Amino acid sequence: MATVKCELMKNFPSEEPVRCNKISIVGTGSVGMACAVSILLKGLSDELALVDVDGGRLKGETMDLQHGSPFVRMPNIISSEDYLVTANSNLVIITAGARQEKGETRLNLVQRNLAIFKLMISSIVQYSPRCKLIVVSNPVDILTYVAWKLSEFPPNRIIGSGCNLDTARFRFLIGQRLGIHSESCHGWILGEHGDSSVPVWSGVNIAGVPLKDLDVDIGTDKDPEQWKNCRNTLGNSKGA
Ligand SMILES: NC(=O)C1=CN([C@@H]2O[C@H](COP(=O)(O)OP(=O)(O)OC[C@H]3O[C@@H](n4cnc5c(N)ncnc54)[C@H](O)[C@@H]3O)[C@@H](O)[C@H]2O)C=CC1
Ligand SMILES: CC(=O)C(=O)O
Repeated sequence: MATVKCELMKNFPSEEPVRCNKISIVGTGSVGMACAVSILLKGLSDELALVDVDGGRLKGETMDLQHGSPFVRMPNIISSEDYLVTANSNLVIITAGARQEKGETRLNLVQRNLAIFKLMISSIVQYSPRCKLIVVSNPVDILTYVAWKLSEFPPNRIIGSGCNLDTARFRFLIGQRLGIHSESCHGWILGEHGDSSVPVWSGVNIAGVPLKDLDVDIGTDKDPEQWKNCRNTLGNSKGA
């Protein structure tokens, strides 16, 4: 007897779906899942693969995403502790590894996360030799360099998240002070992500109006409004 599926599909040609933009995320902790949800909501890929060493967490997070599928445009969400699941990715986002304990610096994570990277990068490269890598794990700038060296990829295929988060926090804090949406507040934090990064006050502008023209001392100790406090290197209170 024909199955319900056969009956439903009998007028359609059977063909394997062609996946053309697969994204994988290694590490399904707080950052990995934030990336996954953003990718799903923006419809950036047609297959999302997740990897983590913690099988219980991986299963739970995968099911949460799959059960949300009626609300997103992307059909295929798969996961495994085995890197085979990432095969033929166009992009692999690395958020796996230790994160800071309270009061710990990002640089303190380097030995623990270096050990993880040595195993992880070779598996990613084995299954997706043509992918691009985005590195988020800390210390992100050092680990981006490590990923580049271990993968032997050309440098334009290794992207570190760098000071993107520092810059986003900076723009938010400026916008909060002015009561203006951060989208209209422009400025950059440069250098290494974290404590030694540098705000570029000369470039800060609101919809094209440089704040330096309104307050020549902005960002310095002489500034009576102490705008330099918009530079926040401490992250948030979620354990970091
Ligand atoms: N560059 C940036 O702007 C930011 C970087 N980070 C960094 O991102 C990393 C992740 O942060 P969270 O998601 O908050 O941590 P988390 O502890 O919530 O998640 C880390 C995940 O990595 C997994 N993991 C550990 N070893 C693994 C391995 N060998 N293979 C696969 N998965 C493994 C863990 O099981 C866990 O699920 C940390 O290093 C953190 O410092 C976090 C926030 C911002
Ligand atoms: C954890 C980290 O790097 C941050 O929140 O800035």
